[in-house]
Amino acid sequence: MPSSPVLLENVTKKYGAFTAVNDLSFEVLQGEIYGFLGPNGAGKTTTLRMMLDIVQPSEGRVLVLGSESAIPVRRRIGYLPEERGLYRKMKAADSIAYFAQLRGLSSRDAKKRAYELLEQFGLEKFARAKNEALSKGMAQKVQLLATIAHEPELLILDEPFSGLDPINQQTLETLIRDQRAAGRTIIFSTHVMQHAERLCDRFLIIAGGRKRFEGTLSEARADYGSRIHLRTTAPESALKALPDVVSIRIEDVSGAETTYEIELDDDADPQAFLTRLVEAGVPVTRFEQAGATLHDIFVALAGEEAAPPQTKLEAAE
Ligand SMILES: Nc1ncnc2c1ncn2[C@@H]1O[C@H](COP(=O)(O)OP(=O)(O)OP(=O)(O)O)[C@@H](O)[C@H]1O
Repeated sequence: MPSSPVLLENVTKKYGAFTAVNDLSFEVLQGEIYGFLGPNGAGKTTTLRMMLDIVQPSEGRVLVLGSESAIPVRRRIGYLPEERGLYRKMKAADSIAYFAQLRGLSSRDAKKRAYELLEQFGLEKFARAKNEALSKGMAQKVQLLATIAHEPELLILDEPFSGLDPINQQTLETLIRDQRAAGRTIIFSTHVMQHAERLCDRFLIIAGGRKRFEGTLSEARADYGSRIHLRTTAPESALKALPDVVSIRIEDVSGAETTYEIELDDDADPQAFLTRLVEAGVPVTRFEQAGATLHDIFVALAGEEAAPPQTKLEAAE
Protein backbone atom coordinates (compact mmCIF):
# COMPACT_ATOMS: atom_id res chain seq x y z
CA MET A 1 0.00 0.00 0.00
CA PRO A 2 1.43 3.42 -0.93
CA SER A 3 2.08 5.78 1.97
CA SER A 4 0.23 8.62 0.25
CA PRO A 5 -3.05 7.64 -1.42
CA VAL A 6 -3.08 10.92 -3.35
CA LEU A 7 -0.13 12.97 -4.52
CA LEU A 8 -0.26 16.00 -6.79
CA GLU A 9 2.90 17.60 -8.12
CA ASN A 10 2.83 21.02 -9.80
CA VAL A 11 -0.59 20.45 -11.31
CA THR A 12 -2.05 23.14 -13.55
CA LYS A 13 -5.37 23.02 -15.36
CA LYS A 14 -6.15 25.51 -18.09
CA TYR A 15 -9.40 25.97 -19.94
CA GLY A 16 -8.26 27.94 -22.97
CA ALA A 17 -6.60 31.04 -21.61
CA PHE A 18 -8.19 30.62 -18.18
CA THR A 19 -6.16 28.94 -15.43
CA ALA A 20 -8.56 27.07 -13.11
CA VAL A 21 -5.81 25.35 -11.07
CA ASN A 22 -2.36 26.85 -10.84
CA ASP A 23 0.80 24.88 -9.97
CA LEU A 24 -0.85 22.90 -7.17
CA SER A 25 1.10 20.36 -5.11
CA PHE A 26 -0.10 18.46 -2.05
CA GLU A 27 -0.11 15.03 -0.48
CA VAL A 28 -2.92 13.17 1.29
CA LEU A 29 -1.71 10.67 3.89
CA GLN A 30 -2.98 7.17 4.50
CA GLY A 31 -5.92 7.01 6.94
CA GLU A 32 -6.53 10.72 7.33
CA ILE A 33 -9.52 12.99 6.83
CA TYR A 34 -8.34 15.65 4.45
CA GLY A 35 -10.39 18.81 3.90
CA PHE A 36 -10.42 20.62 0.64
CA LEU A 37 -11.46 24.18 1.39
CA GLY A 38 -12.00 27.15 -0.86
CA PRO A 39 -14.52 29.74 -1.95
CA ASN A 40 -16.77 29.26 -4.99
CA GLY A 41 -14.75 28.82 -8.16
CA ALA A 42 -11.52 28.13 -6.26
CA GLY A 43 -10.72 25.00 -8.27
CA LYS A 44 -11.84 22.31 -5.80
CA THR A 45 -14.07 20.31 -8.14
CA THR A 46 -11.57 20.61 -10.99
CA THR A 47 -8.84 19.21 -8.73
CA LEU A 48 -11.01 16.35 -7.47
CA ARG A 49 -11.90 15.51 -11.09
CA MET A 50 -8.21 15.49 -12.00
CA MET A 51 -7.59 13.02 -9.16
CA LEU A 52 -10.24 10.79 -10.71
CA ASP A 53 -8.92 11.19 -14.27
CA ILE A 54 -12.27 12.68 -15.34
CA VAL A 55 -10.39 15.77 -16.50
CA GLN A 56 -6.69 15.74 -17.32
CA PRO A 57 -4.15 18.25 -16.06
CA SER A 58 -2.52 20.62 -18.54
CA GLU A 59 0.74 20.22 -16.61
CA GLY A 60 2.01 18.27 -13.63
CA ARG A 61 1.52 14.84 -12.18
CA VAL A 62 -1.32 13.12 -10.30
CA LEU A 63 -0.77 9.84 -8.44
CA VAL A 64 -3.76 8.03 -6.93
CA LEU A 65 -3.24 4.82 -4.93
CA GLY A 66 0.14 4.59 -6.60
CA SER A 67 -1.35 4.79 -10.10
CA GLU A 68 -0.88 7.53 -12.73
CA SER A 69 -4.60 7.23 -13.45
CA ALA A 70 -7.54 6.51 -11.12
CA ILE A 71 -9.18 4.33 -13.77
CA PRO A 72 -7.26 1.08 -13.16
CA VAL A 73 -7.75 1.48 -9.37
CA ARG A 74 -11.36 2.70 -9.50
CA ARG A 75 -12.70 -0.26 -7.52
CA ARG A 76 -10.68 0.95 -4.55
CA ILE A 77 -12.17 4.46 -4.74
CA GLY A 78 -15.57 5.82 -3.73
CA TYR A 79 -16.52 9.12 -5.40
CA LEU A 80 -19.48 11.36 -4.62
CA PRO A 81 -19.68 13.92 -7.44
CA GLU A 82 -20.87 17.48 -6.90
CA GLU A 83 -23.76 17.03 -9.30
CA ARG A 84 -25.89 14.34 -7.69
CA GLY A 85 -27.94 11.91 -9.67
CA LEU A 86 -29.66 8.56 -9.25
CA TYR A 87 -31.80 6.79 -11.81
CA ARG A 88 -35.22 8.16 -11.00
CA LYS A 89 -37.13 4.95 -11.65
CA MET A 90 -34.71 2.69 -9.78
CA LYS A 91 -35.42 1.63 -6.20
CA ALA A 92 -33.16 2.96 -3.45
CA ALA A 93 -31.76 -0.45 -2.45
CA ASP A 94 -31.22 -1.42 -6.09
CA SER A 95 -29.33 1.82 -6.74
CA ILE A 96 -26.88 1.10 -3.93
CA ALA A 97 -26.48 -2.50 -5.05
CA TYR A 98 -26.01 -1.40 -8.67
CA PHE A 99 -23.06 0.87 -7.82
CA ALA A 100 -21.56 -1.79 -5.52
CA GLN A 101 -21.76 -4.34 -8.36
CA LEU A 102 -20.10 -1.89 -10.75
CA ARG A 103 -17.26 -1.76 -8.22
CA GLY A 104 -16.83 -5.52 -8.07
CA LEU A 105 -19.28 -6.97 -5.52
CA SER A 106 -21.33 -10.02 -6.50
CA SER A 107 -25.05 -9.41 -7.03
CA ARG A 108 -25.88 -11.23 -3.78
CA ASP A 109 -23.30 -9.38 -1.67
CA ALA A 110 -24.26 -6.04 -3.22
CA LYS A 111 -27.95 -6.51 -2.33
CA LYS A 112 -27.12 -7.65 1.19
CA ARG A 113 -24.83 -4.69 1.70
CA ALA A 114 -27.47 -2.26 0.35
CA TYR A 115 -30.07 -3.44 2.87
CA GLU A 116 -27.53 -3.38 5.72
CA LEU A 117 -26.55 0.19 4.94
CA LEU A 118 -30.13 1.40 4.54
CA GLU A 119 -30.96 -0.10 7.91
CA GLN A 120 -27.87 1.34 9.55
CA PHE A 121 -28.82 4.82 8.32
CA GLY A 122 -32.51 4.60 9.18
CA LEU A 123 -33.72 4.33 5.59
CA GLU A 124 -34.93 0.72 5.58
CA LYS A 125 -38.51 1.91 5.05
CA PHE A 126 -37.43 3.41 1.73
CA ALA A 127 -35.48 0.43 0.42
CA ARG A 128 -38.14 -0.40 -2.15
CA ALA A 129 -39.16 3.20 -2.86
CA LYS A 130 -38.23 4.64 -6.24
CA ASN A 131 -35.55 7.32 -6.09
CA GLU A 132 -37.96 9.87 -7.56
CA ALA A 133 -40.13 9.47 -4.44
CA LEU A 134 -37.28 10.35 -2.07
CA SER A 135 -36.69 13.84 -0.69
CA LYS A 136 -33.54 15.59 -1.93
CA GLY A 137 -31.71 14.93 1.35
CA MET A 138 -32.75 11.26 1.43
CA ALA A 139 -31.66 10.78 -2.18
CA GLN A 140 -28.32 12.29 -1.28
CA LYS A 141 -27.95 9.86 1.62
CA VAL A 142 -28.75 6.98 -0.72
CA GLN A 143 -26.07 8.21 -3.09
CA LEU A 144 -23.58 8.46 -0.24
CA LEU A 145 -24.36 4.89 0.74
CA ALA A 146 -23.84 3.87 -2.88
CA THR A 147 -20.43 5.59 -2.70
CA ILE A 148 -19.26 3.58 0.33
CA ALA A 149 -21.03 0.26 -0.34
CA HIS A 150 -18.00 -1.44 -1.88
CA GLU A 151 -15.87 -0.40 1.13
CA PRO A 152 -13.38 1.70 -0.83
CA GLU A 153 -10.05 2.50 0.79
CA LEU A 154 -10.15 6.05 -0.63
CA LEU A 155 -13.27 8.22 -0.44
CA ILE A 156 -13.49 11.42 -2.46
CA LEU A 157 -16.58 13.43 -1.56
CA ASP A 158 -17.37 16.68 -3.39
CA GLU A 159 -19.43 18.97 -1.13
CA PRO A 160 -21.01 16.03 0.73
CA PHE A 161 -22.68 18.23 3.36
CA SER A 162 -24.54 20.52 0.99
CA GLY A 163 -28.27 19.78 0.82
CA LEU A 164 -28.37 17.88 4.15
CA ASP A 165 -30.27 19.12 7.20
CA PRO A 166 -28.31 19.56 10.47
CA ILE A 167 -29.22 16.08 11.78
CA ASN A 168 -28.11 14.40 8.59
CA GLN A 169 -24.98 16.54 8.51
CA GLN A 170 -24.15 15.08 11.90
CA THR A 171 -24.88 11.57 10.65
CA LEU A 172 -22.49 12.23 7.79
CA GLU A 173 -19.78 13.49 10.15
CA THR A 174 -20.13 10.23 12.10
CA LEU A 175 -20.01 8.22 8.88
CA ILE A 176 -16.79 9.99 7.83
CA ARG A 177 -15.19 9.38 11.26
CA ASP A 178 -16.25 5.71 11.14
CA GLN A 179 -14.65 5.38 7.71
CA ARG A 180 -11.39 6.73 9.13
CA ALA A 181 -11.64 4.36 12.11
CA ALA A 182 -11.89 1.52 9.57
CA GLY A 183 -8.53 2.66 8.16
CA ARG A 184 -9.81 4.47 5.09
CA THR A 185 -8.67 7.78 3.68
CA ILE A 186 -11.29 10.49 3.15
CA ILE A 187 -11.01 13.66 1.10
CA PHE A 188 -13.95 16.02 1.11
CA SER A 189 -14.50 19.50 -0.26
CA THR A 190 -16.54 22.15 1.49
CA HIS A 191 -16.87 25.86 1.97
CA VAL A 192 -18.46 25.34 5.40
CA MET A 193 -15.59 25.68 7.84
CA GLN A 194 -17.30 24.13 10.87
CA HIS A 195 -17.36 20.65 9.34
CA ALA A 196 -13.73 20.90 8.37
CA GLU A 197 -12.76 22.24 11.80
CA ARG A 198 -14.43 19.32 13.57
CA LEU A 199 -13.41 16.57 11.19
CA CYS A 200 -10.16 17.16 9.39
CA ASP A 201 -6.77 15.87 10.40
CA ARG A 202 -5.28 18.18 7.79
CA PHE A 203 -6.65 20.48 5.17
CA LEU A 204 -5.77 22.44 2.11
CA ILE A 205 -7.02 25.96 1.45
CA ILE A 206 -7.23 26.82 -2.22
CA ALA A 207 -8.30 30.15 -3.70
CA GLY A 208 -8.06 31.39 -7.25
CA GLY A 209 -6.66 27.97 -8.22
CA ARG A 210 -3.62 28.35 -5.95
CA LYS A 211 -2.70 26.67 -2.69
CA ARG A 212 -2.90 29.07 0.25
CA PHE A 213 -2.27 26.61 3.05
CA GLU A 214 -1.77 22.91 3.73
CA GLY A 215 -1.48 21.46 7.20
CA THR A 216 -3.21 20.99 10.54
CA LEU A 217 -5.42 23.50 12.32
CA SER A 218 -2.75 24.12 14.96
CA GLU A 219 -0.18 24.80 12.22
CA ALA A 220 -2.62 27.25 10.63
CA ARG A 221 -3.20 28.93 13.98
CA ALA A 222 0.54 29.24 14.56
CA ASP A 223 0.89 30.93 11.14
CA TYR A 224 -2.05 33.17 11.86
CA GLY A 225 -0.50 34.79 14.95
CA SER A 226 -1.91 35.50 18.39
CA ARG A 227 -5.25 37.15 19.06
CA ILE A 228 -6.12 38.49 22.51
CA HIS A 229 -9.59 39.25 23.81
CA LEU A 230 -9.30 42.06 26.34
CA ARG A 231 -12.07 43.70 28.38
CA THR A 232 -11.13 47.04 29.89
CA THR A 233 -12.29 50.59 30.54
CA ALA A 234 -9.15 51.89 28.81
CA PRO A 235 -9.62 53.70 25.50
CA GLU A 236 -8.37 52.21 22.23
CA SER A 237 -5.68 54.92 22.02
CA ALA A 238 -4.05 53.60 25.22
CA LEU A 239 -3.80 50.11 23.71
CA LYS A 240 -2.59 51.28 20.30
CA ALA A 241 0.40 52.91 21.97
CA LEU A 242 1.69 49.57 23.29
CA PRO A 243 4.46 47.65 21.50
CA ASP A 244 3.63 44.45 19.51
CA VAL A 245 0.06 45.59 18.72
CA VAL A 246 -0.67 45.03 15.02
CA SER A 247 -4.41 45.76 14.94
CA ILE A 248 -7.35 46.35 17.26
CA ARG A 249 -11.01 45.57 16.67
CA ILE A 250 -13.90 46.43 19.02
CA GLU A 251 -15.91 43.27 19.74
CA ASP A 252 -18.40 44.55 22.28
CA VAL A 253 -19.22 47.61 24.38
CA SER A 254 -20.98 47.14 27.70
CA GLY A 255 -21.35 50.20 29.97
CA ALA A 256 -17.93 51.70 30.54
CA GLU A 257 -16.18 48.50 29.44
CA THR A 258 -15.12 47.56 25.95
CA THR A 259 -13.98 44.17 24.70
CA TYR A 260 -11.25 44.42 22.09
CA GLU A 261 -9.74 41.79 19.84
CA ILE A 262 -6.07 42.60 19.62
CA GLU A 263 -3.79 41.09 17.03
CA LEU A 264 -0.21 40.84 18.23
CA ASP A 265 2.98 40.63 16.24
CA ASP A 266 3.84 37.02 15.21
CA ASP A 267 6.81 36.90 17.61
CA ALA A 268 5.05 38.58 20.54
CA ASP A 269 4.56 36.72 23.83
CA PRO A 270 0.96 37.20 25.09
CA GLN A 271 2.03 36.84 28.74
CA ALA A 272 4.63 39.58 28.36
CA PHE A 273 1.92 41.69 26.73
CA LEU A 274 -0.32 41.18 29.78
CA THR A 275 2.50 42.27 32.10
CA ARG A 276 2.98 45.37 29.95
CA LEU A 277 -0.74 46.18 30.12
CA VAL A 278 -0.70 46.03 33.91
CA GLU A 279 2.50 48.10 34.10
CA ALA A 280 0.90 50.71 31.85
CA GLY A 281 -2.00 50.96 34.33
CA VAL A 282 -4.61 49.47 31.97
CA PRO A 283 -7.46 48.00 34.09
CA VAL A 284 -7.98 44.41 32.90
CA THR A 285 -11.27 42.62 33.66
CA ARG A 286 -10.81 39.87 31.05
CA PHE A 287 -7.71 38.67 29.23
CA GLU A 288 -7.98 35.65 27.01
CA GLN A 289 -5.70 34.27 24.37
CA ALA A 290 -7.98 32.60 21.83
CA GLY A 291 -7.05 30.26 19.04
CA ALA A 292 -8.28 31.51 15.71
CA THR A 293 -11.15 29.59 14.20
CA LEU A 294 -10.75 27.99 10.82
CA HIS A 295 -13.23 30.58 9.56
CA ASP A 296 -10.89 33.43 10.64
CA ILE A 297 -7.96 31.71 8.96
CA PHE A 298 -9.95 30.99 5.81
CA VAL A 299 -11.08 34.61 5.47
CA ALA A 300 -7.53 35.83 6.08
CA LEU A 301 -6.11 33.48 3.43
CA ALA A 302 -8.89 33.31 0.88
CA GLY A 303 -10.87 36.46 1.64
CA GLU A 304 -9.51 38.61 -1.16
CA GLU A 305 -10.26 35.95 -3.73
CA ALA A 306 -13.56 35.01 -2.11
CA ALA A 307 -15.01 38.50 -2.41
CA PRO A 308 -14.87 39.51 -6.09
CA PRO A 309 -15.67 37.03 -8.85
CA GLN A 310 -12.49 35.71 -10.37
CA THR A 311 -11.35 37.45 -13.50
CA LYS A 312 -10.92 35.29 -16.56
CA LEU A 313 -8.33 37.62 -18.07
CA GLU A 314 -5.29 35.57 -17.06
CA ALA A 315 -2.33 35.43 -19.39
CA ALA A 316 -2.81 33.16 -22.36
CA GLU A 317 -0.89 29.88 -22.56
N1 LIG B 1 -15.09 22.91 -18.29
C1 LIG B 1 -14.76 24.15 -17.94
N2 LIG B 1 -14.52 25.10 -18.86
C2 LIG B 1 -14.17 26.37 -18.50
N3 LIG B 1 -14.02 26.78 -17.23
C3 LIG B 1 -14.24 25.88 -16.27
C4 LIG B 1 -14.62 24.53 -16.55
N4 LIG B 1 -14.76 23.85 -15.37
C5 LIG B 1 -14.49 24.75 -14.40
N5 LIG B 1 -14.18 25.96 -14.93
C6 LIG B 1 -13.81 27.18 -14.18
O1 LIG B 1 -12.74 26.87 -13.31
C7 LIG B 1 -12.89 27.53 -12.06
C8 LIG B 1 -12.85 26.53 -10.93
O2 LIG B 1 -14.06 25.77 -10.94
P1 LIG B 1 -14.35 24.60 -9.91
O3 LIG B 1 -15.68 24.02 -10.26
O4 LIG B 1 -13.20 23.70 -9.85
O5 LIG B 1 -14.44 25.42 -8.54
P2 LIG B 1 -14.92 24.96 -7.11
O6 LIG B 1 -13.86 25.36 -6.15
O7 LIG B 1 -15.34 23.53 -7.11
O8 LIG B 1 -16.18 25.92 -6.90
P3 LIG B 1 -17.65 25.67 -6.22
O9 LIG B 1 -17.44 25.72 -4.74
O10 LIG B 1 -18.39 26.87 -6.72
O11 LIG B 1 -18.16 24.37 -6.73
C9 LIG B 1 -14.19 28.32 -12.14
O12 LIG B 1 -13.90 29.65 -12.46
C10 LIG B 1 -14.95 27.64 -13.27
O13 LIG B 1 -15.79 28.56 -13.94
